[in-house]
Amino acid sequence: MEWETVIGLEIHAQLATNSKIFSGSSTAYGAEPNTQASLVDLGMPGVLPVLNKKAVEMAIRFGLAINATITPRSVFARKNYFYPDLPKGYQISQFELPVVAQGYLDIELDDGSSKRIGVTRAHLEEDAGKSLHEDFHGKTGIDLNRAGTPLLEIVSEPDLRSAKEAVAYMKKMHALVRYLGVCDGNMQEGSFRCDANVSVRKPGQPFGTRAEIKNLNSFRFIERAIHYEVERQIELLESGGKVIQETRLYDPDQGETRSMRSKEDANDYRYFPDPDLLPVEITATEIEAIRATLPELPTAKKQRFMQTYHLGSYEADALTSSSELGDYFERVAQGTQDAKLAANWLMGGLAALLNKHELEISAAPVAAETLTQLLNRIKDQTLSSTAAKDVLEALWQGEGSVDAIIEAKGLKQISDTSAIEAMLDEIIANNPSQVAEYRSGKDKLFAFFVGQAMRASKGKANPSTVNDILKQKLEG
Ligand SMILES: Nc1ncnc2c1ncn2[C@@H]1O[C@H](COP(=O)(O)OP(=O)(O)OP(=O)(O)O)[C@@H](O)[C@H]1O
Ligand SMILES: [Mg+2]
Ligand SMILES: [Mg+2]
Repeated sequence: MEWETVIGLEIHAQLATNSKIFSGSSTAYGAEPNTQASLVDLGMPGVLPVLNKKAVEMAIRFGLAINATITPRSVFARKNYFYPDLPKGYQISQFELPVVAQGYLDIELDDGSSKRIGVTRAHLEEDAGKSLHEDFHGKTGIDLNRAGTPLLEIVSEPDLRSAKEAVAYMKKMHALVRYLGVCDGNMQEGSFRCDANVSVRKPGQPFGTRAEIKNLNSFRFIERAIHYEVERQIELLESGGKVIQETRLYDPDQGETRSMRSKEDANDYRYFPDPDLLPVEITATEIEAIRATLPELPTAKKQRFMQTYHLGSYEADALTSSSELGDYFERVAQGTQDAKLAANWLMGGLAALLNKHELEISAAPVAAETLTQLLNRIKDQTLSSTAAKDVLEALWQGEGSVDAIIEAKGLKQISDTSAIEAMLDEIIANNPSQVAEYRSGKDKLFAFFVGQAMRASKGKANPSTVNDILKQKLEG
């Protein structure tokens, strides 16, 4: 019997607050080491944490978006462990009573069906500092700028059954937190990362022992790390070994996971309620006030796109992957009155340029209004699709307006029937044998004449006009 993969993800989303979760220090990324660490972040004795209300609101906002229960009275707990980047000797987190409890997220599978992934909990906690091993005078340094940065840890049920599903879930969460504005989603800077818990079992058997792969901060790494880990566990089990519960690190250069330390159980952390912080009381009125500010969420937007613009599920999914992309699409679809054309260009030519330059839609040098003008030049037959691609490239390079570029490059399509007619008469006169062959039944030669016309016009003849007139002339 085949092995089945079981995965649960713990996602750490850095909340987009300006200041830390228990102190007033800035959370801005990239400052000089230890310039953004207050006495509270340093864990000095005698100072007290003060909870950042914004962080709680963001957690609730997230909870509502995954249809979760918001805990009316949640509690901060101390999670005790020693590590050089954790000056207090404990991390303030939530344990028994997290602010967000039991929700779910639906993901799309390749076969077009959807699957519901349970979210066990999402709790607030503070991030630790960073150990700097490189470029530090041959020593290890500690940077506590990150200490106290607010995190939302989103813990999934072990409902994921493949690396692919794990990535689909991670991507959907990534889109969601950005829609909600609760996390900037910057994975390179570690604002959105996950620990993947992986085990294997024979179908029908109880869950196997999990290994936890720490701090995966790219979708590609998640997929590769899980693949590697699944293979490792299967090999181990098939050769009579046992998987041990441990924390592993993924090494992207070697493409493998390596044991870091054996994994503590919850009771090793000696969790207890933090006596310095009051329980967080959340009223129904507060919850409803936050609910009222929720934007249209990706799933609802996707449904609307499918209905309003008659898009397929795949297109609608791609175009709602960020709210900026969705807005851009809607502006072009409305400006051109042609959603299909807009979708094709956003997912085709424009997506290719964005990929090539590794840019998000919000940083695209071609605005929605400009792409609209370009597509309208296809619709009014000024441009062929091929010529329009050249214009898009030129727009991207900042070479001027749509019409200026068409003019400068001489890309204007010839739709004038008398000009096309004259050109076709000449082609027919110059190719008598092909004409005879065509008329005696060699239909394929039609393409030859179209080709001649396109060549003669340097690609500028309107293909559909050419087709129409050519048909009349050859057959009439
Ligand atoms: N047998 C299993 N195989 C795969 N995943 C599992 C298995 N059992 C539990 N999980 C997943 O492991 C994760 C456990 O996360 P949780 O935060 O509850 O505990 P933890 O990893 O022990 O704590 P910590 O936050 O200290 O890392 C969940 O996502 C859960 O779905
Ligand atoms: Mg864990
Ligand atoms: Mg956890």
